[in-house]
Amino acid sequence: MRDTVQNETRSKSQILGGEEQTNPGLLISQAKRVFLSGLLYAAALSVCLNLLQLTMPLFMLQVHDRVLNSQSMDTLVMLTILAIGALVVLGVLEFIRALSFQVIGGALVRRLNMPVLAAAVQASVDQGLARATQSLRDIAELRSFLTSSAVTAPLDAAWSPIFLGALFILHPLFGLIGAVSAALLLCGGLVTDMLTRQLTKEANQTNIEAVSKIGASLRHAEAIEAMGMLPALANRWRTLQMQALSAFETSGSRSKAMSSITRSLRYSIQIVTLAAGAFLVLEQAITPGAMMASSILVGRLLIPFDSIIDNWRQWVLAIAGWRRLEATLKADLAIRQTMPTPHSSGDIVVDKLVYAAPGLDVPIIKGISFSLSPGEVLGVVGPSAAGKSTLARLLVGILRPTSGGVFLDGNNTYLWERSSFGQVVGYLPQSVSLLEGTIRENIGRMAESDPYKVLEAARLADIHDMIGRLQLGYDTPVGDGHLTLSGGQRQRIALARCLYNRPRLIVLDEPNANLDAIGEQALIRAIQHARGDGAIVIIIAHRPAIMQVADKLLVLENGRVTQFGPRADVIPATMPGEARREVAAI
Ligand SMILES: Nc1ncnc2c1ncn2[C@@H]1O[C@H](COP(=O)(O)OP(=O)(O)OP(=O)(O)O)[C@@H](O)[C@H]1O
Repeated sequence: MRDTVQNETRSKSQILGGEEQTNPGLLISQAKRVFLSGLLYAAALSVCLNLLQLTMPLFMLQVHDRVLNSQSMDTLVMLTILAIGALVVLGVLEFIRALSFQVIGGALVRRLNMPVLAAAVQASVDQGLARATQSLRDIAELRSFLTSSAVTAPLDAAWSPIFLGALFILHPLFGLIGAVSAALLLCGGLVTDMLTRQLTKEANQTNIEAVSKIGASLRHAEAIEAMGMLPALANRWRTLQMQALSAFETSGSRSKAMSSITRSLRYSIQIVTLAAGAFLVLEQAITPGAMMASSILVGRLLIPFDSIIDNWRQWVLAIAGWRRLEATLKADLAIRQTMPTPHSSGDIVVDKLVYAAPGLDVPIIKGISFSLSPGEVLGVVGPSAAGKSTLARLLVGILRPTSGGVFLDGNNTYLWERSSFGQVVGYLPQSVSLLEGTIRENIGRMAESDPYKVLEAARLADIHDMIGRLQLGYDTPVGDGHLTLSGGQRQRIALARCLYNRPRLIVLDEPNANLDAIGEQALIRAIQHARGDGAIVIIIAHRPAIMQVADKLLVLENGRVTQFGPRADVIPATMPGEARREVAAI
């Protein structure tokens, strides 16, 4: 049953493993459960940790008030052993708490890595690279947040009443000093936040924009160098940087001023506590031990309030990052089948295919239907912006059809589980992109490849000899950072990658754009071989020479098929516009 994509049940990508790992809803709720159970566990540990923090003040109190008065060495030894024991337990529990979040962070990242990567690839196809890289950054930041002290800070802050209570027990004046001090530090944090938040946000945003704009431009370094665009580029960079820098400087100086004030305030609080303690001792309201203990207790009470705003900001950023990840996972995952589709050769049927880019009302592809049988070669021609590359992307299931669909041997190419689809399909995109790796890895599609199949694909693309002449042969590194190969050589390696494992459906988008006459002849031989092998080959090309190998031609104009049929019939037919000139040249 060939139904439209909208009517298909949402399903999941198999590369991600079992059901619980592939259903985004399930995955997200599992991740939340893992985090919340970790938080509960840490909260339980925090009770013990904060109670154990009372060791020092209690020890002080006992040594001053009991040991010094009684002069009992036994009591001193006992107290010392007990205090050291409690502090060792404290250290162990702190380590366990920190480790538990590290384990949770690792587990979450391991579980989310593949689904997020798959979703990021999908997001990159639909919405550009920025969204995809943001998702990968978010997952790295989530992990670093989970291993930071900010994650447990609210748990410690929640137990600060323990210290406040202890201060009140020692003397109500200490309790009052503690409460007022905590409130003052909290106000200081809020004021700092008010003075710097907007500026820091703007500065960060401007900085991210500047880096991504200039970073994207740097990919075209050759054009920049050749056409002397560096000064203009530097000017843009400077302007963007200046905006970010001035905002950073203002917010930086404000927060430094506030942190100096807060530091002085903290020291003053310690002095006030000691002074109040001394006063109470003179008044014989408390013992000297209580004075020492109160000073330690006030210091401990204020620790969470000191960095409360910083920690709160980190929580806000982590929650925002998590929400973005959730949106990416929900939007982009779970749209493929999980069951690998067994390979079998059959017709390709394009059925009332319509595609409108996200956010656009006017479709780029406007109801295309045609079919091809194994062993047929189709040439797609048409003027620029007719929708040829968009059609190619729809054929190989990169883009989601708005309605209608593409079916290979009855299976929807968009919903097809990707790993098994990759074994049936070869695609050469218009802009050739080799991945970071060696020639062997690229031809073998970056997996553990069969060396015989790599050789076979290289021979079919007629590049085996060329590779043999390279110093490192098949181990030559390629990718965006390497300029070892010419445009034509790169295109032919990409062709070999496309032909790897003898795919049943081959889609070539401008495969001869960078080829010389010899390269073009090799390409024609490769296409003929694939046809002889029973593959369906679809070629999109402006240069007409390659079309001599086509059995059928399809003329695309403004997203519609204006001609489709055997090459011999289509060429002499009357065709309007630019397409006539292109086909007439064949
Ligand atoms: N994601 C998108 N969002 C908006 N418009 C798009 C998108 N993708 C393609 N288009 C538009 O669709 C039209 C067809 O583009 P396409 O790349 O398919 O044309 P083409 O026939 O391959 O052109 P050429 O022969 O110049 O490569 C163009 O006007 C293009 O701007």
